[in-house]
Parts: sequence; C-alpha cells; structure tokens
Amino acid sequence: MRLLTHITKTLLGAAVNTNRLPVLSLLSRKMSAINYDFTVLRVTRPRDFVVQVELNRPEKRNAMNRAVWDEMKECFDRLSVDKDCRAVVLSGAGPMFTAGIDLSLLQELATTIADEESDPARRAVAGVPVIRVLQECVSSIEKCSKPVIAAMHSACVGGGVDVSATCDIRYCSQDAWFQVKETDLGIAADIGTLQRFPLVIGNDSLTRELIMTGRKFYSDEAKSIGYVSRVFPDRQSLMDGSLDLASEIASKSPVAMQTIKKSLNYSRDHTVQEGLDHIALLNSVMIQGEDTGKAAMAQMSKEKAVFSKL
Ligand SMILES: CC/C=C\C=C\CC(=O)SCCNC(=O)CCNC(=O)[C@H](O)C(C)(C)COP(=O)(O)OP(=O)(O)OC[C@H]1O[C@@H](n2cnc3c(N)ncnc32)[C@H](O)[C@@H]1OP(=O)(O)O
Repeated sequence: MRLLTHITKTLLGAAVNTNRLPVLSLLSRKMSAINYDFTVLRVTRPRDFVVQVELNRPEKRNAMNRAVWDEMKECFDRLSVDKDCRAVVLSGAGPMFTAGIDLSLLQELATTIADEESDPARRAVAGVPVIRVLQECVSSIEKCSKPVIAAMHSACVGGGVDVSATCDIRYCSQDAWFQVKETDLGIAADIGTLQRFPLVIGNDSLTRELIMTGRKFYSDEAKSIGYVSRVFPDRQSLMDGSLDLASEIASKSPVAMQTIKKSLNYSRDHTVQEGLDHIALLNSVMIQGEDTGKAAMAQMSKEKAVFSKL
C-alpha cells in the first residue's frame, strides 16, 4: 500500500490535488459544485446535459504527461456522478487529437522502475503498479457511467488508441490517422489497446497486423474496419456531429442510458447467459422507475419526454 501511494504521488504527481474532493463529499454535494477546473483538460458544457472534455496541450500535440493522466481519471470519476452530465465528447485542442504518451514521462517511468531496486525480481514487482496506475486512468472512461464519444481529428497515436478504444463511440474527421506506435518504441502496448482494440474491430488477423507492424491507418480504413462509426469531412463538422450525437443520447432516459452502458460492458466480458442474467436483474429494478412510464406516455402522445436528473 505504501508503495502504491508513493507511486501515485511521485509518478502521477499532485497536479490536481488542489481541487480534489473526498469521494463521499463529492457524492453528497449539489453537482453544480463539482469542480472541473483542470490545468491540461478543458471542460465545457456546450449543450444541455452534454460535457465536452478537451485534451489541452496543443503546443505539445496533446502529448499525455502526468497531469493529463491524473486529470483524466479525476475528470471521468467526477463526470460519472455528475447529474448534469448525460453524455461526454472527448476531443483534442489544436492541430491533432493526441501524440500519445509524453515521451519524457515514458522515459521517466522506465527509469523509475529500473532505479527502484537492484534486484530484477523486486524491480519487476515495483513496475506492476506503475503500469496499473496508467491503466486505471484509461479505464476511468469505461467505468464512467455516462456514454463517452471520442471525436478525433488528425493524429491519434499510441496512448491515443488506448484511450479512444475505451470510449463508447468513435467519430473522426477525414484527415484522421491512427497508429499503435508502442511497437516502434520497443514495447507492447500495455494500457488497453491489446485488450480492447480486437474487441472493437472484431478481426484478429487485422488486429495483429496493425499492432505488430505499427502501421498507420487512415480514416477510411478506420471506418471500413469498424474502429470509427462515422467520418466527417473536416474538424468543424466532426465536432458538430459529435455534439449532435451527444445531445441525442442526452435526450433519452438517463436510467436507460446508464443501464445500457453497464450491460454492454458486462456482456462484452461475460457469456451470453451471464449477460442475460445481469440485465434481467438490473432491469427488474430499473423498469420500476418513473422513466419507463414517462417515455411510454411520450411515445403515445407524440411529445418529447423530459426526464429528471439521475
Ligand atoms: C506505461 C506506458 C503507458 C503508455 C504508453 C503509451 C505509448 C505511446 O503513447 S507510444 C506513442 C508516443 N508518441 C510518439 O512517439 C509520437 C511522437 N511525436 C510525433 O511523431 C510528432 O510530434 C507528431 C505527433 C507526428 C506531430 O508532428 P508535428 O505536428 O510536426 O509536431 P512536432 O513539431 O513534431 O511536435 C510539436 C511539439 O510537440 C512535442 N511532442 C510531440 N509529440 C510528443 C510526445 N509524444 N511527447 C512529448 N512531446 C511531444 C514536440 O517535441 C514539439 O515540442 P517542441 O517543444 O515544440 O519542440
């Protein structure tokens, strides 16, 4: 435990600890009190119930340094319990979505692990939680109860693929390209790409080809293999389309939406029967809520249902 605390503090830093809220107080506060005042993420509310999270280190091509990782986890943990958020759009400020992990952080992590102990076995044991901390940052997107749409323009490199593969829906602009760059840096991707990318594209041979070669693939191929579901002509139409999609999702019952995300993720990782058992249990509770009646009434009267905050 001491080691983990040490690693979290020293490797991921205390960049956002000034606005960190204890988890319980976060849950009990009015959600307008949730603080999204970060240093390398820009968080805005462009539409009703829609939150846009922008990676915001444009001068460094949104390379993910320790502050980005740390703030990403904080941000998605907070969005998960934010009653004023029903859908999230994740994008990059400046010339591209992201250039992946900040190479100086990568070097720092490798050196820290190597310096930790003199014995290789002890160094290896010390290395595991370092990688786990970064895995948790990426997984915070999957664990966030709200659907997350990745809106990607230009480059999506290395860690960007780990992050986007974790999102619920991926859109990109025509100029987008993707690269599992870790391969060229002499490492196996270790924070999600190897686990999630094959599930997203459903093609084992192509997964291995793209990851084992580190070959760039462009928007049209990304669409044809199912990595993204839509390609837009330019960045502006990408952002408009992504926000429109987020608005549509946000207009639906938040009870239904959070249950859908939970069930899809659970079912992806379990057998069909386990997935069916899981949703039967969830819906035996959720179907008792007010949203089902409201939605049915709205369908019949051809009016728009307005759902209360969840
Ligand atoms: C435990 C391990 C966990 C996670 C591991 C993740 C692995 C990865 O993410 S691997 C991928 C790492 N990324 C890269 O190798 C990309 C390196 N960058 C580039 O190839 C290019 O910069 C580019 C993305 C193609 C963009 O090119 P361009 O538009 O021409 O910009 P530049 O002039 O090259 O860069 C501008 C500015 O940004 C800095 N920068 C770019 N990428 C990174 C990066 N990954 N890390 C740190 N800094 C980066 C670059 O140094 C320039 O900075 P200046 O101060 O202006 O020199």
